[in-house]
Amino acid sequence: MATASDRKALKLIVTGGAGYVGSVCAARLLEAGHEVVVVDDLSTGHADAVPDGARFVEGDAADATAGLLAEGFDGVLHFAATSLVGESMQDPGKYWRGNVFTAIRLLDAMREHGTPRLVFSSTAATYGEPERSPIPETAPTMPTNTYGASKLAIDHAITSYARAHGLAAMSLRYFNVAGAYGRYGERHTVETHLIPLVLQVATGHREQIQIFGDDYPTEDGTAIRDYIHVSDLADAHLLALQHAERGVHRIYNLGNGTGFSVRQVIEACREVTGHAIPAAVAPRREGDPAILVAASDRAREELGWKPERTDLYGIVADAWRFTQERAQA
Ligand SMILES: NC(=O)c1ccc[n+]([C@@H]2O[C@H](COP(=O)([O-])OP(=O)(O)OC[C@H]3O[C@@H](n4cnc5c(N)ncnc54)[C@H](O)[C@@H]3O)[C@@H](O)[C@H]2O)c1
Ligand SMILES: O=c1ccn([C@@H]2O[C@H](COP(=O)(O)OP(=O)(O)O[C@H]3O[C@H](CO)[C@H](O)[C@H](O)[C@H]3O)[C@@H](O)[C@H]2O)c(=O)[nH]1
Repeated sequence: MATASDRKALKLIVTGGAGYVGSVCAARLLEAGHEVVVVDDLSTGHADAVPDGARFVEGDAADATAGLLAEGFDGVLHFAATSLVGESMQDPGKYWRGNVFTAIRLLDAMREHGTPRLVFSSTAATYGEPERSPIPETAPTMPTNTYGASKLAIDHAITSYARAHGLAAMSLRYFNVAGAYGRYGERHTVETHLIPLVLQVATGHREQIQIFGDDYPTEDGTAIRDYIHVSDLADAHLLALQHAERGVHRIYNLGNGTGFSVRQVIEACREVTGHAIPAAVAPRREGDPAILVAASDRAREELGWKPERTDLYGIVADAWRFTQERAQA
């Protein structure tokens, strides 16, 4: 894990730092001694999730950041995005404008002000239905939804900006982010992710969890995903900042390399919460691949990254602690 002592403090902008992953990463950056300005329009984030010690600017990830960059920053970590797969198919313009156009305007502003580093939140959804598992970074990128396509387009744009303008860039392709870190965790108003939805059953906010398909070619028939602890993900961002090189864009998959089925996740939630968690089988969700597991060897070898909190029960236990604390807040 990167420590404050092995590198100099950087002055950084964190777009989307009032959201789930961005708030955890911003908190970890501050703990590591960096200076952090969070830029967030609060479209899905929460002002009280901005970590103590960060300066908060409410505004658009491109416009507000462009206004700040003249102050001189060492880098931008760009988490801000809309990321609902279903919505991206119904309203693609929101994703091409909101994700891609915003990112291009951000890249232009960084170029204009000579901001040297970028770390970008990419996604496993850039790969689409994988040909083999686990998925390496060299796998074909054939996204099956507009959300994934918008992130892939940004990855391509970053590659060309890095090459042409000397940007030191890293794209981190997250698999299924889960868990919580201190007072920072997942609280989307429109929640689609499995673990927080299952925990809503345990808190009594939802009657049952639907299992989207039990006829997949997996051992128990339910889909398999690679759940990565948000704190391990934050470690990778710290390392990515350290390893970014001028004129180079590197891409890393971030997952544990171990898959768990929907039924295994529900079982872990039962064990952790002590709640029976009724579950009902429902039709498959459109566009859901059977198995998505990351090959993260590149991040391990080149960044020296090693996920520490790989146990599913531990990941669920952290999410559950956060959920209970929020319920009392
Ligand atoms: N959570 C996951 O499992 C996962 C997986 C793969 C990739 N990602 C990516 O990671 C990033 C963070 O995801 P998250 O789960 O924390 O989402 P989130 O919705 O909790 O956080 C996104 C934040 O960005 C802000 N935002 C959105 N558009 C903005 C804009 N144009 N200007 C300023 N702020 C804006 C929102 O208000 C929110 O605070 C996203 O880019 C997402 O696509 C997440
Ligand atoms: O109520 C639910 C919710 C989800 N699931 C299933 O649980 C698994 C995980 O679903 P999530 O919605 O939690 O996560 P996804 O794998 O669909 O999506 C995640 O991984 C994607 C990569 O393909 C993108 O990165 C995306 O941003 C990220 O949220 C899937 O098989 C899904 O069908 C259910 O059975 N019931």
